[in-house]
Amino acid sequence: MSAAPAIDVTGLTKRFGPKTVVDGFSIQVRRGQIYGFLGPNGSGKTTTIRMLCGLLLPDGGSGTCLGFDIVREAWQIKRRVGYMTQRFSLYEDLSIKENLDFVARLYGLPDRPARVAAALDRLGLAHRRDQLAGTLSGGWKQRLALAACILHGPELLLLDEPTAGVDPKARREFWDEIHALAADGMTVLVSTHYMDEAERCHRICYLAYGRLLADGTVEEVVRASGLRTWYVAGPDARIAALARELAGRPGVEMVAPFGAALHVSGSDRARLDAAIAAYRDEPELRWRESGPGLEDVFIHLMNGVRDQFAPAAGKAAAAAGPARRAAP
Ligand SMILES: Nc1ncnc2c1ncn2[C@@H]1O[C@H](COP(=O)(O)OP(=O)(O)OP(=O)(O)O)[C@@H](O)[C@H]1O
Repeated sequence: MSAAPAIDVTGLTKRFGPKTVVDGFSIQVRRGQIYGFLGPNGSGKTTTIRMLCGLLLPDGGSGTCLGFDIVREAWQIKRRVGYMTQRFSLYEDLSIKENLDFVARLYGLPDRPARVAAALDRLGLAHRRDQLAGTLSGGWKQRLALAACILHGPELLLLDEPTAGVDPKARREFWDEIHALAADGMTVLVSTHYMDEAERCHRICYLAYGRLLADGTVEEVVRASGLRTWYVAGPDARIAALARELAGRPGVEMVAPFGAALHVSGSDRARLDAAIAAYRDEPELRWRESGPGLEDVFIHLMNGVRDQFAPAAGKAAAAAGPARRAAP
């Protein structure tokens, strides 16, 4: 495996009309790494991923993907990339095997039957090979789409929200497969709105309004946020009232209900502690301090930036309200 990074880009910028949808994006991705792209809808994840691999020309910035220049050698990159788009794009009235055979023909692959058989085996699709794609459940469709992506032996996989709407067991199996591919040296860029999937990435980045707000391992991103979180549990009615009482108090930046518990977060520890002090001895409440969850961190990051895409100033404030859950 080469020691050179799979992706090394600086200052990538993309404008659509007057809108700068990706603004000075820089990143390095090692080979064999699973890199998660997170951020609210429309934050520029897909646009960034497409520029990284030569599918879209940047308006500014430079860099390499798989050792090729993303502007001048985009065609070299495209041949080495497998791209799984958000929508299932295979033929529903063809069987699994026919779909894969069709894709193998599109790529002009020489040893088609062997390649199709290998992909069927690898993704556990062999026993369903004759089933029409249109009759597959969401999880199996995603498996088929993944099989189609790896048929030509790409070095880099781009997965754009690959498991949206797929049940947890199928998602877990899909991710096991992604890890197996990465262990074989495949580099994977994956966009997702699921926190559990973010935690399965080697590294993640968080984009909002086209800007990179955080980048690192999950642990690094959580630590860098500087956020403190108290978890408080108690009777439902008391917790609901407490959420209202705490929201907006000085030092409390976010209050988020999770079942019969609240996450109460702030970045100034002393002010946060002062805000909750009066409630700490309430007998029916159980308090515990811990690191924030990734979702808390992402909402915190969002609250700190201005929505430059909003038509009027009001939208930024709307993104910053307390007691908000993450964006998926
Ligand atoms: N071809 C295009 N022409 C004009 N605007 C575009 C084009 N492609 C994307 N955009 C705009 O760029 C912004 C970023 O879109 P992008 O799809 O990259 O975001 P995203 O983070 O992937 O969103 P989602 O999570 O909803 O998939 C959006 O405002 C989108 O409307």
